Amino acid sequence: MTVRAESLVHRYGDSVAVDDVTLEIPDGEFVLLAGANGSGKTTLVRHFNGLLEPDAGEVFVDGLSVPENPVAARTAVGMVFQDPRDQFVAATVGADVAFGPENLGLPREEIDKRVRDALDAVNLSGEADARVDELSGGERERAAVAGALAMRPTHLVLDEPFTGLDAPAREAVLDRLESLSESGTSVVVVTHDVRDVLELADRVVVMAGGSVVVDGTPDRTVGELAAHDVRAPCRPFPDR
Ligand SMILES: Nc1ncnc2c1ncn2[C@@H]1O[C@H](COP(=O)(O)OP(=O)(O)OP(=O)(O)O)[C@@H](O)[C@H]1O
Repeated sequence: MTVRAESLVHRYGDSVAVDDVTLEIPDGEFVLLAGANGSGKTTLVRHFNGLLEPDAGEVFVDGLSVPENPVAARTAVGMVFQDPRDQFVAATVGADVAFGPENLGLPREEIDKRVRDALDAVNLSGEADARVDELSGGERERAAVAGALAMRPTHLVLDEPFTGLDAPAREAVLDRLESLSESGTSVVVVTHDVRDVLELADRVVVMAGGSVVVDGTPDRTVGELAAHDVRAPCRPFPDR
């Protein structure tokens, strides 16, 4: 199954933020969605779980039209936003991560297991009782990732997930994303800096002015990234 945008257009007033984008992301693919500030990345991914409605074109998740099936889309597509403070709904990390699975009506045992696994995955296992408003920026980001993981989505979208993460935290999140994609979850990481993650990706999609201007494997696209204001590795990219 896939996430698919077909001739998608999104306008804010008179300005076009997503301009006729057609894109398909199969299960298990690890995609970097890159591009300069304002190129339309966030607007595009907000269509994947029905947070925005298309002005033209269509978006499908696992074959279902997103605007017609917003609840199914929100369950299938996990999102971690740029500023996770907006995303917390409970006072403590553990309660916040449990919130989504609780709303799915899962048994307590299953909820507790999901919370434990999700916190482990982002190196926050000791922080279940920590207050979300007392977390550092990096801990907040990881708690938000844990909240998305606990929903076991089939597609996961993370908007600039590495901002404020130190190297061990970034490694922990990256390892988890890699293993998720290997086990069939599609992972879309929105970023304008692909330096640390390029080699992990299956595919790099670059947006400029609302359009997709580059789409290919990391080794084929690395030479084109700088021209689109994407921070790319300066060392030669190894053969794959
Ligand atoms: N809520 C909004 N109202 C009006 N214009 C908006 C809104 N959100 C985004 N835009 C505009 O739409 C365009 C695309 O923005 P978007 O946030 O999708 O780009 P982005 O590539 O994610 O940028 P960044 O890397 O800065 O997050 C920009 O010109 C932006 O100013």
